[in-house]
Amino acid sequence: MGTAPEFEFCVVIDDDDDILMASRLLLRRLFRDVAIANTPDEALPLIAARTPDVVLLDANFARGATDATEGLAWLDRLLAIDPEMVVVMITAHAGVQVAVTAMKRGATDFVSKPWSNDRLLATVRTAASLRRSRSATNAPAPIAGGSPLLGASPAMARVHSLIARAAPTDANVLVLGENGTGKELVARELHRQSLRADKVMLTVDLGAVSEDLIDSELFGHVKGAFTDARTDRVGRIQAADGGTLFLDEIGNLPLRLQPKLLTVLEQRRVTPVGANKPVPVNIRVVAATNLPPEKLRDEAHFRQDLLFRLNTVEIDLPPLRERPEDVPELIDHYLEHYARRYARPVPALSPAARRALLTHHWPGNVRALRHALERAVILARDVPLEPDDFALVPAAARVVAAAPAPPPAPDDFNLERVERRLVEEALKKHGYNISLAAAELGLSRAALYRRMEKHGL
Ligand SMILES: Nc1ncnc2c1ncn2[C@@H]1O[C@H](COP(=O)(O)OP(=O)(O)OP(=O)(O)O)[C@@H](O)[C@H]1O
Repeated sequence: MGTAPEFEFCVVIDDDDDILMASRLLLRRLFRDVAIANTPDEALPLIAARTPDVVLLDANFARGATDATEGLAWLDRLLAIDPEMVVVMITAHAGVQVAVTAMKRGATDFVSKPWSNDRLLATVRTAASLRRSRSATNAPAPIAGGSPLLGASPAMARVHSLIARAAPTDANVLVLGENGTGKELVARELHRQSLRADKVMLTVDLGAVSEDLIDSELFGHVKGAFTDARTDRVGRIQAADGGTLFLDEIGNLPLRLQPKLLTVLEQRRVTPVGANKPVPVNIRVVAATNLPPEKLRDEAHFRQDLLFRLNTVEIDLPPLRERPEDVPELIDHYLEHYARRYARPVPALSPAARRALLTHHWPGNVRALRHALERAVILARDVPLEPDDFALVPAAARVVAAAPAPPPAPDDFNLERVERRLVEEALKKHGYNISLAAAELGLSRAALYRRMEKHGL
């Protein structure tokens, strides 16, 4: 809202010029550049010249076609060019089949025409954030199932063992941990090792979908259920049928919707908004939250009967500062990864730099370590890398800064520094809960991550 675009580049491919114009106008709120093309053929040179954060791809091009054959074939081609590409399929008919087939074949998500602007923005924003996290983590030749969950500390050994035992069962799993500890990776690993691995895994980031959209996003709606419901919409629960549904930031599920999710889990049936007949669904739910346990166990915040349904198995990811044994492996992995990505030699670290990384407090956990390593690979001129190459805020400074915030220095109007301080204070105030800090700052989670990255927080 009025802020600079969060992402760089998006390509929209649709044969309908009105759709292209309207989506370009809208998506400029999220992307610095939005390229449009009438056909995938036209789009290929754009995509080859510059990696898009997201490609929106229509399912049908030939006149009168509705079976999505062409769109799906193009989806395959785009993913063959770049397996990391984030493709959101545009489906004209809210047929669940096309959407589900597209996702099984590697599309990240789908939007149904006609769309509401808010919904399109929410879907595309989530997809673009995924691209960022994917491109930052996966090896260039991606291994099936995504990037590996590293760490052999006793805490992580326990996590690996829990995953191995829980994955092949259909038990619902709740993953707990601070932001950036790897909750999404655990969810992916659970799906990969499950009997549903060849089925779809769908994510709903409840921290990214605006509250009034969550209902139809999750449960779907029928035409006419409310003013904007111009067509039927298949909810994520139904679309994930047969596979895994990952509910990220479950702590953000509004209290009023919690009984509804509970009913789905208990009865294995979902009733779209405005429908009078429930539809049977077969899903395995993995949920994640960064809420501290005491808040999660507070009935005023989260229904305990729902919690008991979600946490048949609970996996607690400890913060990185509590498992420094994992840091060396993460350093080696991500240094090598980024060196390859940016075509640089793998930089050596001085003993002091290694020590600094090992003893750092890492409030942003593995995500922050990964960003620090990426920055160092890009910016460093001399090797070995020294502590200064990582722009770490020493723990001592953080403790001082954690004291009541000093009033803004009247002579410091430097926007960058002011921004950094505000971001840091908001994070501290909310115990590094990204959703709450982002809400306080008036930013999306993705925009907050970008600022944390920029300021080395
Ligand atoms: N154990 C790990 N091994 C390798 N990479 C990791 C590990 N844990 C986290 N990462 C990387 O750190 C980043 C953050 O991980 P992820 O998104 O899974 O965290 P999260 O806990 O879901 O974060 P948030 O709560 O902010 O959504 C990802 O890029 C992920 O690949």
